[in-house]
Amino acid sequence: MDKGSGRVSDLRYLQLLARQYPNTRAASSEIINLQAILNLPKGTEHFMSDLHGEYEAFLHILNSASGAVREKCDILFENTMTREERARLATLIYYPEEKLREIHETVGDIGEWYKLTLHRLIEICRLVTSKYTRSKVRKALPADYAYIIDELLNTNYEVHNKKDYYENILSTIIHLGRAEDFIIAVSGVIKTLIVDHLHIVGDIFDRGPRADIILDSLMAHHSVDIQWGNHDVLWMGAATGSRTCIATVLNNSITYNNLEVIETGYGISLRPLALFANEVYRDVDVSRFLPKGPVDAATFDAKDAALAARMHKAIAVILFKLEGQIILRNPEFGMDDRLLLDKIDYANRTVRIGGADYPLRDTELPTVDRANPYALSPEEERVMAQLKAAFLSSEKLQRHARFLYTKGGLYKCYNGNLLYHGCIPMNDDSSFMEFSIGCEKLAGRAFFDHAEALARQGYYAPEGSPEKQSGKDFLWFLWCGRNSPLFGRDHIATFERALVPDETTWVERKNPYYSYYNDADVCIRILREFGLEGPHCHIVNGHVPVKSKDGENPIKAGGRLIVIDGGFCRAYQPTTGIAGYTLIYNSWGIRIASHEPFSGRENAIRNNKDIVSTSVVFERMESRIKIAETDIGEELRRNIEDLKWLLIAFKTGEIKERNSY
Ligand SMILES: O=P(O)(O)OC[C@H]1O[C@](O)(COP(=O)(O)O)[C@@H](O)[C@@H]1O
Ligand SMILES: [Mn+2]
Repeated sequence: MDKGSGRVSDLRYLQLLARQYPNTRAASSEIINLQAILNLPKGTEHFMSDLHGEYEAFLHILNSASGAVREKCDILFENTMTREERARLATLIYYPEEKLREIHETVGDIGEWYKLTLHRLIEICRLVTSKYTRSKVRKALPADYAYIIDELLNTNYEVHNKKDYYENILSTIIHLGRAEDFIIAVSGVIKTLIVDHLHIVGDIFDRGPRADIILDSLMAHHSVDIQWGNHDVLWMGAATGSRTCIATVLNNSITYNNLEVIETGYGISLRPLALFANEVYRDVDVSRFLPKGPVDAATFDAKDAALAARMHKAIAVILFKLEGQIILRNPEFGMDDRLLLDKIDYANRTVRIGGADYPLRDTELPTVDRANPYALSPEEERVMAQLKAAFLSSEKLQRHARFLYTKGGLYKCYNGNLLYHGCIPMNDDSSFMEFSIGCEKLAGRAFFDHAEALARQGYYAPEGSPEKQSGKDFLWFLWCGRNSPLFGRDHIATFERALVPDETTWVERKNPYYSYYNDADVCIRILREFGLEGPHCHIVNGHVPVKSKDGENPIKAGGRLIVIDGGFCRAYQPTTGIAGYTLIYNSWGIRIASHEPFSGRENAIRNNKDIVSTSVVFERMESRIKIAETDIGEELRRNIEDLKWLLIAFKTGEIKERNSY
């Protein structure tokens, strides 16, 4: 076995491999096993983005596998069950605990219902698992029922002797009073295996009610990766203790009158901010800072509104100051023109932006020291220190941040597709834009890799080190910095939208990328930059809601790029006209499902009201894609190669076989 210069280390590697496969028999049977896997159909991938805290819709889509569960019910039972019965069965799989509670009130002969339902669920489970190896299915089974489910899935019911055996297992389950438990377990297996892998292309946080619930469910997911969105890095920045990111998170949440995620979700008390705001902003004009989110008049009275507006103004002013400090600390961000607090003319009530003076609607900024406008007042310092301590000590937030770092990154290449949330920053002529932030000029993929390393530094560098500080500042840059790959705009107009009535100043110019992404040649160039070439490579992009209401197509550049921000975010649904997309890539091809708004979990459970989805196939494969053609297939082939070398080493005696007789 001469593998060139790395021979010694190769031998060491093979020795390690031999611990797992100690003899020819073990190594050969693994080769056969891997070879068989290569010939199975590729697993189904789902892609979603811009979830924005809409946990109810997200959980429903996750439970229903974006319509796939219902499809399987239809395939199997179209001719034997009514539409209504199939809807009820699908809902049972989505929400088994809740649905079972209801079943007792509506079903007469519960024994018969259990039997029928168990039969049907096993059939669905068999269909869903048919494209996996038995070993993979076994690993996904809940320990308590693994043996029984495995038996039922692999028993041929048609054979007479087996029929009795099969029926017997089911009636024993029922007689032992385990039917409901079993229904829950099998529903879980169906939901787990129906989608092999989930990609979340950014923006889990902000606007909607409970991003933390979405993250809890993603942490429980069997196979997921995340491409960070600008809103995600913002929260990751807050979890590092960056005061600017914390102030932005609070500013965003108060804007949407959504403090539940902070207080209930993450257990972070806003009392320090409320006390400060009530004291300093009690007699100040806060009319520009009323929350704009859905306000329930029954629970939100004038007093609440006043407090929210005071807190909002208090945190917004702190934010403007802290942003100024970051911009001053990091000249390489190239954002000096965004230093606006020192451009206010209090006498004339104007602010100078880009060489022009604009009237301000509010100049009552009691904490701003005109000689030193970016300094926090001592009280503001104290509030921010308390908030920072709370963000740092929120166990759940820290757990979620670590999860985002572990499963996430700025981009991902997966089975020929390139996934990222925002954009590849470009110049007007479509060349990749260069950045010199903590580096010599870098563009394209090299800048992405550098940027990801900086983002990791913000969380993991030792407290108090310069690396920590620049990493934290960079997380803020990723959130809203000029042409950042996650933000993709010239600047964020939070200041203008709050204080300048002239709406022309509210416009945030998009990076030229957003015109070029309609151009197939540009997309091919981007894909090549990330090492992807071939007719079936695509870019999957989030971030900018697709206005399908106005006829905009999520599929761009002749199918090279797909934007999957369909508007899970309720605030954006009037613009998008739908309520989110799922991109579905299975062994037959790629299609995009658009979801109608979700009418709520209660309605889904009680009335079997599913999310209505319509899907459009936009790429059909010439033949069914096998695992051999995927990234995992490539890895398996490498494993097979290694095992073949191991067989040779056994044969030549370079490695001694163990337990081989
Ligand atoms: O629509 P809202 O919630 O007021 O937020 C507007 C802000 O959100 C942003 O669009 C960023 O959020 P997205 O990543 O969802 O686009 C900013 O560019 C803009 O200033
Ligand atoms: Mn975004």
